[in-house]
Amino acid sequence: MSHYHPLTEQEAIDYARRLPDVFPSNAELSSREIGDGNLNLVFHITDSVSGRSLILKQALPYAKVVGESWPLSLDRSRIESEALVVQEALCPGLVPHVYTYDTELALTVMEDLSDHVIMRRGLVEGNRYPLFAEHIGHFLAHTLFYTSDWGMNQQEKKERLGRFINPDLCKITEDLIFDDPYRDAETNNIHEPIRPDVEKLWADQELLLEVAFLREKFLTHAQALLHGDLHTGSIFVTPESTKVIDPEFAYYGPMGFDIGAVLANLLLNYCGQAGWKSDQADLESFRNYLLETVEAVWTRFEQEFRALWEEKTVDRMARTPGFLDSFLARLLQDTFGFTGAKMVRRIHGLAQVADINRIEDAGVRAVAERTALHIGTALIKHNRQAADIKEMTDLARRAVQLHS
Ligand SMILES: Nc1ncnc2c1ncn2[C@@H]1O[C@H](COP(=O)(O)OP(=O)(O)O)[C@@H](O)[C@H]1O
Ligand SMILES: CSC[C@H]1O[C@H](OP(=O)(O)O)[C@H](O)[C@@H]1O
Repeated sequence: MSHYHPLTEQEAIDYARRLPDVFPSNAELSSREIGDGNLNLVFHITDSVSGRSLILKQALPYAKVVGESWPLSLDRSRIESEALVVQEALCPGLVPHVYTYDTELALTVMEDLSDHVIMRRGLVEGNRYPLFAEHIGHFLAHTLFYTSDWGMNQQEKKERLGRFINPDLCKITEDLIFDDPYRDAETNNIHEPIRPDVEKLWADQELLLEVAFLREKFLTHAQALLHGDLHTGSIFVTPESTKVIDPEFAYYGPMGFDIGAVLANLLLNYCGQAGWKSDQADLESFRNYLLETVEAVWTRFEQEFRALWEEKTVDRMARTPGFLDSFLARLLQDTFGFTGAKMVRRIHGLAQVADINRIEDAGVRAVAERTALHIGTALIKHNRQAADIKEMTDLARRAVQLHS
């Protein structure tokens, strides 16, 4: 019989106290549930005597943001903990360390990263993270290369793919990113001033066709083990450090989906900055910083991925001259498309982003939303022609000028 039940704060303390070799016997533990995401409980456990702390993250059997009417498999919690272990092996220091995983309670015990801030919040506050592009480019290159058919034993890859079959969470993405925003779905949450813009998008056949192609890639291209939800709310930062959390959407999918998630969330913040910065020069400078970061993430990723491929690929035929260049050219195109799709879903779909929807002035918010829809839809339509990351940043710059 399963012992699963959602823990109370007191039960979280009792659980933490029983963990071997973590807290001293005289520990004075306190617990606070700090989960601000859409799906899970997160308990922050601290000991006032030793100063030690840790995180207990527990899955709920339903989507917290909606309620019990949206059941979700607890197995996603195992997938998250196993993905963190794979990612830590490939990118030491870039993810929280997992101490242990409890299958019965769907609970991961992990390193406390409270000395970092969630990147979305840091960017909304106007902070800069000079090492972020280098760190996340490295994370993307290493996790995507070494879990793919080019970077690992191809039979083991098939076995590993089986460990990361994640139907419930893939379905969330398939619906919330690649379907609902393109029709009058119940899950949508439309800010009334932009309703005409959204309705125009529903009727745009050229756009719908490209979204259908992107959806096909998400459904069928098992290229690498993705994080699966790599937005700026899943990244902890300081100026010196980057830590990727929350890979519960991990599955084998198209590489461009993870890269696009990072770029989309930088661009969403870019669209929202007029709502956060009042000084024009400061606004300009921060926007430039964000676009430079977009370019730097791709450039760093490409450099490292290329080097890994040239030195380490396990696939003899993939060393054929021209193959890597063609692969990266197609990957950049996928990245454009997924960046666009990840932007559009955050404007009028379920689960929006604070960078934009917390802007108090409805007019300023609507401008930010229109700008994001403009960039997102243009990236989707352009994806199969894209040839240079600068096309993405040029397009973003022009959209802001047009809507200001
Ligand atoms: N390892 C950690 N250290 C410190 N805080 C964490 C850690 N993991 C999660 N949190 C906090 O809990 C919040 C929700 O965590 P997250 O993994 O994003 O949950 P969800 O899967 O529900 O989105 C984060 O925004 C962060 O504030
Ligand atoms: C019904 S889940 C909606 C949304 O929430 C997830 O984000 P997070 O767990 O980081 O809060 C994911 O982006 C899903 O698309």
